[in-house]
Amino acid sequence: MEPAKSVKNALLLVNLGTPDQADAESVRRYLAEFLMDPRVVAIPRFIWSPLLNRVILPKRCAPVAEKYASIWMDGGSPLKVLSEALTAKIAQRLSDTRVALAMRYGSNNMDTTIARLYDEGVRAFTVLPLYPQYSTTTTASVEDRIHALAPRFADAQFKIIADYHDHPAWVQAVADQLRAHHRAHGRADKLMFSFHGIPAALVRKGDPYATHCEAGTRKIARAAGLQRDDITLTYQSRFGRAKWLEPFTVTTLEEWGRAGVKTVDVICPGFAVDCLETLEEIADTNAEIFKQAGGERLNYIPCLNDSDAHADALVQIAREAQP
Ligand SMILES: C=CC1=C(C)c2cc3[nH]c(cc4nc(cc5[nH]c(cc1n2)c(C)c5CCC(=O)O)C(CCC(=O)O)=C4C)c(C)c3C=C
Ligand SMILES: [Fe+2]
Ligand SMILES: [Fe+2]
Repeated sequence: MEPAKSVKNALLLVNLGTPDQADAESVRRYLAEFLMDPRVVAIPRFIWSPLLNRVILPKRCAPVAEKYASIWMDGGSPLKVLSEALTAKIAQRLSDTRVALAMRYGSNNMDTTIARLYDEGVRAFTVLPLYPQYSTTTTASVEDRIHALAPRFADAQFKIIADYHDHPAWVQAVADQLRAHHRAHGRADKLMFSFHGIPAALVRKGDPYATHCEAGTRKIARAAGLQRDDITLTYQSRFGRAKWLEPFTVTTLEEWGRAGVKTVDVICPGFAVDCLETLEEIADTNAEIFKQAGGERLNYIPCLNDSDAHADALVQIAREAQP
């Protein structure tokens, strides 16, 4: 897999980033960088910095580290292990392109990865943030970093793929994943599409994220042979006290459990690969909350991860965008 010196094109996959280890200090380092990004938390720095460093992080890091520990894989955090596996699958399919993975926050960051690729001779970068739906909180932060770095590599070109929430290849891959689950396990009483939430105020200011979640859900439903009404779209992983997009995943599950719903299928099409927010929050904590409320079983349908269908879809998306 060593690149030939002559390879000038790179496909750079970018994911969020994740702690290096499942301990409080590693989680603190990661969250301190992530949550200081003004795209993620827009509170003025002179208020947010002391609040984050003196109040939030000291309280949050140990319990969050325990959550990471409960899902940790042999090679590290699932987000890292699965993103790397996906990158390797894509690399196998693109022999004429240098394929690499970088993280927006934490280790293996965009700065070092882009500098390394540039030193290897790459002059045309296709940047694919692993966020199917565009958001100012995620995709725009990757764009910010590219715009900040680009002047350092003045003879290189950067092309950023803004989103792929309605790309037919990705839509079909998610629909097939859903149908395969239904074929193997039958259909539950309810089907939930759970997306990571964002503050509602951002959507009012024009963030297209909620529109992308809704439009993608419609397309996936159609491709899977379902009606849109067969699916309940919810938002998970609320952070902080501001109003976030609703309905909330966890509240909906509690209501369903209390109302006598016995089984639920949950899929999370906003996450390219499984991570803390799917494996711990949905498949573990929220499944338990659903049962406590009266439900019998929550079936978590995994992300596309390093499946052939996912790699094929992202290769097609990248090829169409390449200069
Ligand atoms: C998939 C898209 C994501 C959006 C949109 C998003 C917005 C967003 N997130 C936070 C705060 C946190 N997110 C955390 C974890 C996390 N978030 C995403 C993705 C999106 N976030 C992923 C893939 C992960 C998992 C990372 C992993 O290592 O597995 C966390 C960390 C965990 C915790 O402390 O609870 C925080 C914090 C905000 C504030 C936000 C939008 C404003
Ligand atoms: Fe998040
Ligand atoms: Fe969370």
